[in-house]
Amino acid sequence: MDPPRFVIEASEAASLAKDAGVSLTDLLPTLVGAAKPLARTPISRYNVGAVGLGSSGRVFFGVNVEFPGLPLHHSIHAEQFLATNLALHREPRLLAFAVSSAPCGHCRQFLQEIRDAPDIQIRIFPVDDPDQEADPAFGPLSRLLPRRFGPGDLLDKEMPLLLEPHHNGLTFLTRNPGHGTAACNGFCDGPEADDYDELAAAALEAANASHAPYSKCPSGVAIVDRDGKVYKGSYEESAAYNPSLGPVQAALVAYVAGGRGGGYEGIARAVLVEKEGAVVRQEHTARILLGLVSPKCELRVVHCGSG
Ligand SMILES: O=c1ccn([C@H]2C[C@H](O)[C@@H](CO)O2)c(=O)[nH]1
Ligand SMILES: [Zn+2]
Repeated sequence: MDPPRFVIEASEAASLAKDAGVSLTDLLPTLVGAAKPLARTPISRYNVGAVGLGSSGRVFFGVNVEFPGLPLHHSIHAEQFLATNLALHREPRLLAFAVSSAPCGHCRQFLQEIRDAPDIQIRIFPVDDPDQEADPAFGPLSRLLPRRFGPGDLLDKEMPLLLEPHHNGLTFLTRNPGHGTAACNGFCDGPEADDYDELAAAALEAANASHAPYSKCPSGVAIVDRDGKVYKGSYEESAAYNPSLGPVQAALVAYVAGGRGGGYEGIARAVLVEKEGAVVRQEHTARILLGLVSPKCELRVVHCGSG
């Protein structure tokens, strides 16, 4: 069976729109029904599908993902998945999205991390749910969150926002250069060392792309599946703190969006990269989350410095 698809290339999206006789934006609601079944909702069985258009003309899917055994606030909302999917594919702008349920307050807030968030066009388009009313047309996010609190309240205007390039300048601490591997901060070697080196390099890349302007504690996770495919996730902060998305969740978005559609037991190993002595640390939460979703996955934590 083909793996589920979470990105539609620009040329294919254009031809789908042409065939349907609609604009690219009006194509989005027609795809919500395809996104919704891809959600992973073992707790609620309430699937949410979001389908967004990026400035490159590509179309992205987002779904909600829940983790049994963990408190609800670890869940990934469909809109967060969508924004993370864009970030993963280096899509600089989210122009519009259609979504199967009204975006909750937490998602309206999370989306504020995107440049010109108030102008993102949204259409609530419930499918298979006669109790919910569809919006007749797209309307701006500012209609759903009029008096916003956002990055502008805390940051200079020049600071990069969520989908913009980040270069956090993190490097490994080489306490013992010339011996062992970066993944162990130079303190381990052995047959697996090279595997972890590659994974640590991917996690460092993710940490360098992390959006963490509020705590200045960027982090990244790289996971590898049993086929050797690597998935990267960058920590994404919200100006309102609580809607932030952790680096393990971001890596799981990459795994769900880019994998074969299998369970998390397919994850073999993981590396978390974060700053040494960071005031916001991911390690404990990452161990709990990964330990629960994929008990056999080994997680290593590598500390780095900046500058
Ligand atoms: O804006 C929203 C609101 C809810 N959900 C998800 C979270 C949870 O998995 C389920 C029930 O709240 O729906 C979203 O994905 N987006
Ligand atoms: Zn939400």
